Amino acid sequence: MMPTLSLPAPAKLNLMLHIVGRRADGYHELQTLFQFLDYSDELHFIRRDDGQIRLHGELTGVDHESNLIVRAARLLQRESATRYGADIRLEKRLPMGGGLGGGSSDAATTLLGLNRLWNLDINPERLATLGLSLGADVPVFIHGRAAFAEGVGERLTFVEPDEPWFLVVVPQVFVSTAEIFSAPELTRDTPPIKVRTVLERGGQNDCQSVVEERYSEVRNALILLNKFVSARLTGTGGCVFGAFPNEAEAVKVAAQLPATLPGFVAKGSNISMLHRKLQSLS
Ligand SMILES: C[C@](O)(CO)[C@H](O)COP(=O)(O)OP(=O)(O)OC[C@H]1O[C@@H](n2ccc(N)nc2=O)[C@H](O)[C@@H]1O
Ligand SMILES: Nc1ncnc2c1ncn2[C@@H]1O[C@H](COP(=O)(O)OP(=O)(O)OP(=O)(O)O)[C@@H](O)[C@H]1O
Repeated sequence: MMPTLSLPAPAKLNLMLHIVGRRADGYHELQTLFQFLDYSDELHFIRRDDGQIRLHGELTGVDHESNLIVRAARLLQRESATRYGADIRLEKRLPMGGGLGGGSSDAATTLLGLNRLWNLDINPERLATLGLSLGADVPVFIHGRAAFAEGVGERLTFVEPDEPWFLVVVPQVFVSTAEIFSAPELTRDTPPIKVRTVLERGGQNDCQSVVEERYSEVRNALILLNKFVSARLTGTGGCVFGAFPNEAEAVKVAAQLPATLPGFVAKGSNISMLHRKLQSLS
């Protein structure tokens, strides 16, 4: 029997997101507060001896070779020169292009999962550096701890904000991250602030006004959720969230949303589900 491993790939929220500048290569310098949700995709790995990478459970609109899971697996093969491969099955639960970081999280789970299944013993710092080439949010998922991130998301300060319950609403629209970052009207000069100030006073999402203006589905979701709780955009959207002191209150509001606006309730967590599972295995 070949060794197997099943691991979650959790969602993240950007509790705030400030754009403080733009680099020469066009990428934006951010300050953002990441927290994980206890809500995830699930990845199942079976080791192969022939070096092949096979992903089962394809995503509509993403071909096999551009799937971040396959790209992460190949990156790790090149890095390690391992002779192993893997069959990987993806159970997709996170909405794509929603600002929940699902693609980056799948990539991080693949790097950590195969590192273990292939007995590579590559350290998390190296995996985070490798992962950054796949997506800006991969490093925080590799470390698995809530963090204040700077640069393009690679400079992390681990923090422990409150862990409320969240209602996440999923407008039925695809928001392109590249489109929002190239919008002329986007604010790009928010003064940098200290992590302590963020934890004491919070912050806003600089992308929100741009996304609201361009996507009426997101604007309407914010208006609706704001009737119950202070609502905000995560990442470049289109998902919108509000925080509640307990599960029951989040569920009560969820029940009042129209059927055209799906959503889910999940607890915020400063240690990702993935890392809790990995700890329980070792
Ligand atoms: C906004 C966040 O969701 C915050 O968590 C992430 O930083 C976005 O990360 P991501 O989805 O992995 O984004 P990528 O796929 O790397 O970038 C998509 C496009 O958005 C723009 N982009 C992205 C991140 C960034 N810091 N500055 C940018 O200008 C670039 O034009 C890039 O080509
Ligand atoms: N395994 C994967 N899961 C989701 N998307 C993937 C995957 N592999 C490649 N992609 C591509 O990445 C794009 C972004 O997906 P993702 O779900 O990470 O967006 P997001 O939640 O908006 O991310 P972010 O918060 O980082 O902007 C998808 O539209 C898809 O084309």
